[in-house]
Amino acid sequence: MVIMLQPEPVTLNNSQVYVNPKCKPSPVLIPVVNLTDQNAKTQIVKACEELGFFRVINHGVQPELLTQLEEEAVKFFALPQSHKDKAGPADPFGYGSKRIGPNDDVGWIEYILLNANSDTKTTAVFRQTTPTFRETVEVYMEEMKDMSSKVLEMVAEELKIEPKEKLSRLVRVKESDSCLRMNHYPEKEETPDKKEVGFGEHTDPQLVSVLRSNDTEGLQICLKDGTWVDVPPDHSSFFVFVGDTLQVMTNGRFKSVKHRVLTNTKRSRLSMIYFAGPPLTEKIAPLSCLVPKQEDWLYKEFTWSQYKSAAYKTKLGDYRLGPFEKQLPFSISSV
Ligand SMILES: C=C1C[C@]23C[C@@]1(O)CC[C@H]2[C@@]12CC[C@H](O)[C@@](C)(C(=O)O1)[C@H]2[C@@H]3C(=O)O
Ligand SMILES: O=C(O)CCC(=O)C(=O)O
Ligand SMILES: [Fe+2]
Repeated sequence: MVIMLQPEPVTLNNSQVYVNPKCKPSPVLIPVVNLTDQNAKTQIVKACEELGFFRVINHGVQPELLTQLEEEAVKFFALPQSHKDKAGPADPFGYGSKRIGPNDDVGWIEYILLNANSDTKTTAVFRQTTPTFRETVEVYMEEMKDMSSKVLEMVAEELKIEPKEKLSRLVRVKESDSCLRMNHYPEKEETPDKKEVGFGEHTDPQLVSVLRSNDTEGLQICLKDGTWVDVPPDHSSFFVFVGDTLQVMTNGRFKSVKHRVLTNTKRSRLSMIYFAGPPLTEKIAPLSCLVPKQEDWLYKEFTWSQYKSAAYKTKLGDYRLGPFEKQLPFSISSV
């Protein structure tokens, strides 16, 4: 099953511009994976290779949980600014507004970033919210852990990676460095027909990210040829992004997908995105079962902790894998 995406021109920073002159006139097909389908593994791998992105249906997450989390998020973001600010600043965890990350990236956004590890449950956000907020977030994070590990297990089975838990274990163990982000892109009365940059273009650093949004558009992904396409919102589906770490482990066979959010300022957008990351001490490198000869590795080995530290020194749109790429021998690169 596929859905059609129609690229469209957008308005940025109050002036009408074509963000990408290579906007394709032809429709683009986004893969849809039915998690209960017996071909799901094959479809996931194909989507990760071709786009680094796919939509998931029949995922088994109860709609009531999604509604409840959305309601809790709406309640939080509707609080007075002075109250929300007590849950911030995001460093990186906590409540943040307009600033994304530590390096002067900005967007038309406010958000909560939460570490999935239990030791940070005392975070300022939970001091400013109700016990129901916290309980709902915890249940949701468990569901997201299950979904990301299921996707990774399917990838491992299809690529014949042994043992089949090799990837999924990374996001299941208690040391996994995963996080949940709740993004709110508010409506903007003074520019009702314009689009703003909500979240600038970037790739996600982790293994995979699992996103769910309300029914407001705004998310775009970048195709391999540089064309940006809209992802039609669907509040009952999840969307999975390949992250930089999975790109490295598959030696570039899967590509982390560049994406961004251009907000429709008439209607607010709300998204929840779970970033499934490995333990900080985990060594990341191309998997030897996929690429046995080290001379064929496109990336050097590094720990997730090293990658994260380097990532936090970059701006959102930077290519973060550059310093971790291996230099090809002169004889090969000059061919
Ligand atoms: C500008 C930045 C924000 C970010 C850390 C970084 O320095 C570069 C990567 C950014 C990103 C993108 C995906 C996720 O939203 C995020 C939480 C992550 O892991 O990497 C953000 C970081 C952030 O907002 O703290
Ligand atoms: O809000 C969205 O739809 C995407 C957000 C995103 O890419 C992120 O939080 O890393
Ligand atoms: Fe992202």
